[in-house]
Amino acid sequence: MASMEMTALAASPSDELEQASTEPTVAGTVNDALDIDGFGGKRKRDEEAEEKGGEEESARDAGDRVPYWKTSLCSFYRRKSGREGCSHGDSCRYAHGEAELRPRPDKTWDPTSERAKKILRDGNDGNEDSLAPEVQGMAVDLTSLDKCLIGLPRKWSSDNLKSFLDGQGILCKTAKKKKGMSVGFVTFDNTEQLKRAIEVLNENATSGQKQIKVADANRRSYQTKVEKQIPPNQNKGQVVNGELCTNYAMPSYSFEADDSVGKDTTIGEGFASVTKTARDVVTPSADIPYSDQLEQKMKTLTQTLKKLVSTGEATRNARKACPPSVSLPEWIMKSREAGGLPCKLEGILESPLTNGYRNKCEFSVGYSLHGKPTVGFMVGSFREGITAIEEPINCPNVSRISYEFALAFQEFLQSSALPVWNRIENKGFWRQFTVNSFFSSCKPFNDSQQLSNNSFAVDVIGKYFTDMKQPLGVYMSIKICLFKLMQVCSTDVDEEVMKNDFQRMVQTLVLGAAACSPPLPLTVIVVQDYQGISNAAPADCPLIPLMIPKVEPIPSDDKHAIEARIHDYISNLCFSISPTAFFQVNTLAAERLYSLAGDWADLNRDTLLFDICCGTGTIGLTLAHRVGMVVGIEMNASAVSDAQRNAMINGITNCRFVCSKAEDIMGALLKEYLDVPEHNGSISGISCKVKSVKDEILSCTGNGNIKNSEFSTIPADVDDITFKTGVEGSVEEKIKDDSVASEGPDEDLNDSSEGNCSTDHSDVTRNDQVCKTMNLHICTSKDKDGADIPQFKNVVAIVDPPRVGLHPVVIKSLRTHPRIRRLVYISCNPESLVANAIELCTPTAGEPEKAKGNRGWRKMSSAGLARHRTKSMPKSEPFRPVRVMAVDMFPHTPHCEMVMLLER
Ligand SMILES: C[S@@+](CC[C@H](N)C(=O)[O-])C[C@H]1O[C@@H](n2cnc3c(N)ncnc32)[C@H](O)[C@@H]1O
Repeated sequence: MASMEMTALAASPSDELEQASTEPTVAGTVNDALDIDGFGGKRKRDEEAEEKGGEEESARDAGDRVPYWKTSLCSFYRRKSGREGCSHGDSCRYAHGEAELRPRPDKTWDPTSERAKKILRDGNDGNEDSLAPEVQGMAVDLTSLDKCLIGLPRKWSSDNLKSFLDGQGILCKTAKKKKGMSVGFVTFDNTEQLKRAIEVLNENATSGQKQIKVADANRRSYQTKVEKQIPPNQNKGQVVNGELCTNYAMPSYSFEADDSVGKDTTIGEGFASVTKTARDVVTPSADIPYSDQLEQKMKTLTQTLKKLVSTGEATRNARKACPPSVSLPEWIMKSREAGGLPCKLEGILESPLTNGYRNKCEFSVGYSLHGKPTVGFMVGSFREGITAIEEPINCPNVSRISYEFALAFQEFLQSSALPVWNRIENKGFWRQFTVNSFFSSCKPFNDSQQLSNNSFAVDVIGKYFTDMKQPLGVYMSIKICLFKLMQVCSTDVDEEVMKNDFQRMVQTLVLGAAACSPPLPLTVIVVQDYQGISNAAPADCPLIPLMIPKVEPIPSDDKHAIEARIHDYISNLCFSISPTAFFQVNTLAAERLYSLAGDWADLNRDTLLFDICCGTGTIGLTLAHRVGMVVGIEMNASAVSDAQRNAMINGITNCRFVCSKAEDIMGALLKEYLDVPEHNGSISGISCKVKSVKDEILSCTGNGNIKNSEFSTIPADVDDITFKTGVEGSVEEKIKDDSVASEGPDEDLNDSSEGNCSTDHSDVTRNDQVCKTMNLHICTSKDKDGADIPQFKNVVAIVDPPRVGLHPVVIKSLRTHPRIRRLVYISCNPESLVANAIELCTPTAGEPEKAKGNRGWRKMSSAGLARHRTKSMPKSEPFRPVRVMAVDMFPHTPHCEMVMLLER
């Protein structure tokens, strides 16, 4: 079969400086030959710069030049004659030390080169990385075709490449281009055809100087290797020893944790040595003691933070961004004393649970190294040509519950009539299996809910969460909710077959759950039908809940089963989450994270808190009792509905959640709440009155609809309310004490349709219970239509953006609004935090520079881009980094969350 590799070729926006200093990719890979590993653009720019540089060059000189990469900002070169230079000429500030120089790799594909000949002869270039035997696929840089081929369309696609080659008498099997990549992949029946294709392409180039870039595209997959190494199972399709035989002979496997588990014992030594286990890939730090892991994370974070200010040549981003006419801010000046850090790094908060901490385990479904349909993790990346899935054996981040269910599902797959997903062919049915398992971390509300009365919870926690660091009593778990999301691709699948398989699958899981000791509750099974190629399905991908038959004695919660929702508890609040909404995967560590953010935000009842990228409202809602009002902004509509619902469930009435991209709404919200004309130091046009939340809720209830998918309750100065905080009590506790008695908070949730206030009286009554104690002093001003706008003295933003960080428009809005004095930045990606901090904290000069065209921005690092954007930031008071702390949400992995406090 023809082979091809969809190597991820798009250059990542990694640091431009790092690109210059990064070693080239292993010789012989597609990237090398195509010059598409991120060096190409930089080299081109450097070459242009050199050409324009201070030194006059003769043609002979240019030919004489031996280019070198250098780990600095300039491109240094050395001529054969020994003359050296760089694009900066005499004014160059960078040291051109010998040690920093290394030859620039030769990236041009030359079919007559020794390497090319070897590839064409042997199928690979002897490089360990190119394992596949065939060379029947080629990768073509389509942009090079644009430039080179005569009399052919300007814009090349893989399709017209195919017709071009077909027209030349070369039969291509397939021609594909992956979205977002400028490389097309073509496969052929044999090497002869491939060789011919390369010749034809080169023959048709406009001149010898321009080269069409072509490379071998080998599929270095386990599947290829397996096909070679493991003999087909003679018994395929037959049942032997009670097991259905599939394509390959099955190795015996054990799910018990012992030393040999995860190491392949059925295959040859050499092969095993290149095999990673799921544990190696998913939890690479698992073999390191936890205290050392924390230390390692601190070291990495320190290095990243230093990039903000360090005097190191390649990393002093904020210094570089600072306009020459403005003196450096104190925090930069003092950074030298702080060891190059922008502010104090206060340490790292441990995860309360280090093993089995993930409340959500997303398992891939596919073929194992041995060709067995497997539920687990991919032990490499597509880029490396590895698509094998291995079982999550000994992965300490996976909870025992998720593990048991993954096994049960895997067992079902062995007899399923439908195939598992094949990542190379992009075909198959079963794709992904997600297990959500939650237990609450609430303190008992009252005696009737004491953990001791909840033997099921005690059993489950005792068995499945054995490394709990806190006493069991802290974890009241009335409900352990188990939720499964099955991702399938129903393309070309017979509906009857599919239905049958679903039925059998549900049965298997239910029985598996019941057979566990103690039996596990299976509350929801939902199928997501996703027909796209990429791994991540869009949030609006259809979901089909499956009926779960009752098998006694499974403690199951009917309401959850019908609702197809997940429930978890953070800081004594119940969160109801829809399957596609974001929820932190480590609930107990999230609690610490939110509490830290709240403490640093310095909240009081006169605070307006913007919860930016609020997801299901977790941060805003857990802090709502400490502020006057929360305004949450979130782009995922399901998450916003969840946030609204969560406010209702928990009787929280001072939150408003807006469904929008933050960049589209931030400016308008700041205007709405903060742009009140000031007069003699006091805010004019403001009146204070006492209003009861009940009035507001009743008016909302009467009205029925909430405008613009917002849950809007009145802002409040709640000074006169005595809330018990933290574990001692909450609004919910108040409700409990007053009315609901022993029921869990979500028991009271009525089927209020999303986007609407509930018209159910029990909700009103619940809220009423809170309202009785909440007579609110509201300071308001009037908007242009005469409507009341609440006013607060203290305005704080907590931002928790996705990995890419905040949108520049949001940064600009926050930075240029003088009333936002404090900003708590939560980040799961320290690199983007540093980039955003450059824009938020660098002083600006008088007139902002007009934004120039971002030529070459694709090649820029996030920090480089941030420096670039800072120049056009309107004049505004910069923030300063005050303190930073890490929170370990992901033990056994290199990742962690980071919280930075910015003030001005
Ligand atoms: C890291 S999560 C944090 C969610 C929440 N703060 C929590 O702790 O559960 C980031 C959230 O930002 C949302 N998001 C991503 N881009 C956004 C944008 N441009 N505007 C608003 N929300 C966005 C995502 O949907 C996601 O819910």
